[in-house]
Amino acid sequence: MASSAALTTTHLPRLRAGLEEWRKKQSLHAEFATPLSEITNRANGGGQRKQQGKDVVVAFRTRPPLENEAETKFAAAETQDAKTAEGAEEQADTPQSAFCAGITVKSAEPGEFVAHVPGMKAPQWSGPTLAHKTFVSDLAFGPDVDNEEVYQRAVITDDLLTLALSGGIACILAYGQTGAGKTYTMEALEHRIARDLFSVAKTIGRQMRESEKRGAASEADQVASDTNSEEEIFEFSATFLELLGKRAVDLLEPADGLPVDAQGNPIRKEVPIQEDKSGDVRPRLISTVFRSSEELEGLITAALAHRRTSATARNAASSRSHAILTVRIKNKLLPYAEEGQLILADLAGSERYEDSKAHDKQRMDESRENNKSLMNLKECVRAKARMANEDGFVHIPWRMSKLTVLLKPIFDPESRQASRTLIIAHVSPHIQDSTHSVNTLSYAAPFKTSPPKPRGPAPYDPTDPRTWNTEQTREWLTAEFTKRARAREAAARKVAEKSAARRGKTPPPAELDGPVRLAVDVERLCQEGMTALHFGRMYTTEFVQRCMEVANMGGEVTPDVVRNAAAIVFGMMTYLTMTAKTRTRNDIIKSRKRLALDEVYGGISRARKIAKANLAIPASPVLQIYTDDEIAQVAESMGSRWAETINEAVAKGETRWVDAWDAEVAAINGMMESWRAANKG
Ligand SMILES: Nc1ncnc2c1ncn2[C@@H]1O[C@H](COP(=O)(O)OP(=O)(O)OP(=O)(O)O)[C@@H](O)[C@H]1O
Repeated sequence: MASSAALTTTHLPRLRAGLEEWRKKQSLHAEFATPLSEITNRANGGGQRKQQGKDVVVAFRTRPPLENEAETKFAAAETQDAKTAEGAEEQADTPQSAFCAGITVKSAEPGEFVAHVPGMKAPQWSGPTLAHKTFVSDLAFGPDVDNEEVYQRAVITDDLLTLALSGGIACILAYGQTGAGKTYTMEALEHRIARDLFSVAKTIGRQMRESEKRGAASEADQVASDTNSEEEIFEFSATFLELLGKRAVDLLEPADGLPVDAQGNPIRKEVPIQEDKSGDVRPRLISTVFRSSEELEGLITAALAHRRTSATARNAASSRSHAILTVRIKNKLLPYAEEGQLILADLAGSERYEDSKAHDKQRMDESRENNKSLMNLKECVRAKARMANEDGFVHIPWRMSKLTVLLKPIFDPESRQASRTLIIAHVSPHIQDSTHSVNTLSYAAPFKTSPPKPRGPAPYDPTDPRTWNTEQTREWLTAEFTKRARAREAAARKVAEKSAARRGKTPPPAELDGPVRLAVDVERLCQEGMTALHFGRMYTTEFVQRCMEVANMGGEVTPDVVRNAAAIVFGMMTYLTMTAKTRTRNDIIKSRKRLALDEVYGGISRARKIAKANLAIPASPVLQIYTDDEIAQVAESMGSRWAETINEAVAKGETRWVDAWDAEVAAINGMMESWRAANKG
């Protein structure tokens, strides 16, 4: 079968006719059922997919054809004769004359794109054929859908701003072939989010204040809760990073004073990407505080201008780099809660290794690096999407590339923060790009998962909140709020003792087991039928708001006391859930490690078999960049060192609690790379 690159305009009439025939037999639902006006400006979003418990939402998008673009996509060798002979009718209606759709939106929500893939069967040539491949997503945006609609239907409906402003992590990833429209979407979303962020923040701030008022028992308390109401609750800062191959730079670094290259473009410093001692990934980037939408828009414009300048210098390198804007959001009312984050990543264009071969070494290396990171990202997102639906532990190999290390907050299975990822897969509208489109759609389609299945009750475990019923949840909440109240009492007693000592008096005797005033009414907080699982699905601010509404205000219980106690209790519950999950995870890792090692290494002597067995391990994305034969060849040439190197790396990994698979893939990757380097030399 010849590739679609050999298509000429002479084939268009047949392809269009084939497409028309296919379309007639389909029932197409390219329109969204919910009118946009029902979603627009719902400041707090619909949160539909939050209700479904989905961590990953996948959207497809295709753009309209650009002027004269279709013509330039046809092979230059095409002759004028051929054009006039068969394509005469189509030549008349320019500029669309050479256009033939490669994509049909079959359904908008749930999304369904059909890619039309042309083929040419030789040697009995009887004209081009068309195959129709269907891919399913949560949402599908056709060429007529503008950026505003994408924003409303994806970002707002998914509650992404609310999530980030409530202490969670919201992430948007734009993926697709070069020129498919990633930057067009992401720039628009970044600016749109910048414009909405402060108004959504105001709404959430107002809700927090209102719940404080509802919870305030007396007028005096209301006054107390009203103070500071004009003060901004949130503190925002932004960083903007570009990752080109393995090199990360800061797009907010001012160009003045930087050394310049031969073309006069500033050379930015490389920023190291690694975890710190506490496991956080915080590259040393310039973090700029902003106080208004305009300030954030200014930062975005400046960073994107830097990206474009260097892109021109490096010959359209924008398609070869990942650009990541991170907005961090601190809630000043909840000093103990984790910062919310919005991560917006315009990913490098997915390029086939074949296509990059025409370029210089640096470009090929970058392309390889990008493909590695995109493949690794795929494994991570797919694992993340499956996680909500599986009882057991799902391995997320996020340590395998700089890109996924940067995205650690959404992939770390031990993270205590709620997170949701929207991935928008972009495809070109042209039939000539169908092979690429199929690649892009098959990359993203597996991220779509069904909502998690409801599970039956697990046996009660006092250290695992996921197993508690209403009564057990209330007991735990009462004990925790009592601990907070006793701690407040102890602090107050210390103050009283100090002041009595200063005045030479004896402090009043401590009433250690006396009644305490809890910050909240636990029965109202955890109503009949509610369990820790319900609280586990809340964002920090939602829990705090709920506590404010059922607060026992008065005496020393002030709004500040309730907020802080609520944030600490919520953190405690999340911590318990997380450690319970980690316990299960570690048990499963241990048994899987044993299984994997036994299966892969036990009793297998021949290197080729080992190589094959390694290829069968699903979490080995890096291996996919080497062919089966290459691996077998290297494994065989290394003899017993091949298996020993892997086993040593796995053993080291085990003692340092690095996942065995990561260690294993890294070891194989290392051997393959040294072999490639040695062979090149
Ligand atoms: N939905 C759309 N409507 C109209 N024009 C669009 C749309 N999407 C993209 N375009 C146009 O298509 C061209 C390519 O888009 P864009 O630069 O965003 O692609 P890209 O995927 O980011 O490419 P690269 O990987 O090379 O950076 C641009 O001229 C852009 O203005």
